Amino acid sequence: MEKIAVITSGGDAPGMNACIRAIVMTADQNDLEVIGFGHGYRGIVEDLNQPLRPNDMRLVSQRGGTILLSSRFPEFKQDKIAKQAATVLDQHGVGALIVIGGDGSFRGASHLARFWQGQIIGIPGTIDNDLAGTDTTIGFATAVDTAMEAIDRIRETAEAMARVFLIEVMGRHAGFIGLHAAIAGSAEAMLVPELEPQPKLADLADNIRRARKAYPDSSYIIVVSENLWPGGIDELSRALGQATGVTCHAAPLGHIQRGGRPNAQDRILSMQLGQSAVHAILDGSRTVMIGIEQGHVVQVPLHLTFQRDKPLDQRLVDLQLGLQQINFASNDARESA
Ligand SMILES: Nc1ncnc2c1ncn2[C@@H]1O[C@H](COP(=O)(O)OP(=O)(O)OP(=O)(O)O)[C@@H](O)[C@H]1O
Ligand SMILES: O=P(O)(O)OC[C@H]1O[C@](O)(CO)[C@@H](O)[C@@H]1O
Repeated sequence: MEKIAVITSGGDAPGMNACIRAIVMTADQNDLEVIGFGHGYRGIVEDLNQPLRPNDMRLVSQRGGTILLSSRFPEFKQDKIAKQAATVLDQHGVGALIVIGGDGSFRGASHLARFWQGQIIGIPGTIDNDLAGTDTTIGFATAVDTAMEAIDRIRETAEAMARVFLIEVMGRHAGFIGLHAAIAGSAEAMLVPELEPQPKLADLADNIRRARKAYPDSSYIIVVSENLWPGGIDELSRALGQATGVTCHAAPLGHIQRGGRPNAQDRILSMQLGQSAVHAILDGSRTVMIGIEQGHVVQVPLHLTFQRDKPLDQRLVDLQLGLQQINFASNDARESA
């Protein structure tokens, strides 16, 4: 086996470029040639290939996005399209494919494995951190940093104007960004999909009302995961405003969470996973994800990464739920003293 191919697929994530660098450098040290296909699976099918050489990698690690470009390409679910990809990979003499992406990308990799005999190695690259078998994914830490910084900024204006804000964060259907951003941003409340039971509108409204009464000159921030509230945070802000009589401002953070320079943690993780992926290929591994658990690089059968649930860390959930408790009673007592 002399040639490996790489794609980045699904939503881009800060750190993907650092990962590509590590793959290319490690492959070069082991006399393997690397080609990249642009735009994820679409690039394989349409044969949008380019050579990836060590000298091209000098300035990429610090950049967000992905130098290979990415896409959402639902057509890849069709057998005939996946077979086409297998043909292109064979035509290039590719022996192993590295897929950097999220759960959808790994479903795609498993699908491709039905039609292609080469080794397939997944590297978890998604800001959502919603892949089982790895403690974290490329891009997650940077996205949390970005969300935290945005919350800090909103906090300053919210505090200056004594306003209530609902800040919507990404995560598709997982609450990892929401939980971590809520803790880091000292949010007064958090709504993430994994909470059981989900807070009721009446309870949220009651908390806002009491907080406004106890601390009328203070800000109040609720971090809300996307896709959680029917109608989104605009609708939730409207409903809370109606229930409390307090204007609630909606601030969806959107795609700023996906862009930007990867932080140090993501760069280091990306390079560790990229290097380990090439080593795994040399060791003969196939159809596995290279993940990280408690600081150790692990290999996990690819299908388990998207078939298993990945729960939030309950200790962190408890931390946020504990810290967001406002002790109105002690404030009342102070005031009446
Ligand atoms: N069931 C499937 N069968 C074949 N290919 C799939 C399947 N699901 C997803 N893919 C392919 O993988 C691509 C990426 O998947 P998706 O758009 O869900 O992003 P992702 O990898 O989950 O990343 P992110 O978490 O950043 O959104 C899809 O656009 C499609 O090409
Ligand atoms: O950029 P798109 O295609 O709208 O996708 C947005 C989705 O991608 C992610 O940013 C990464 O999966 C999710 O958090 C979000 O739901």
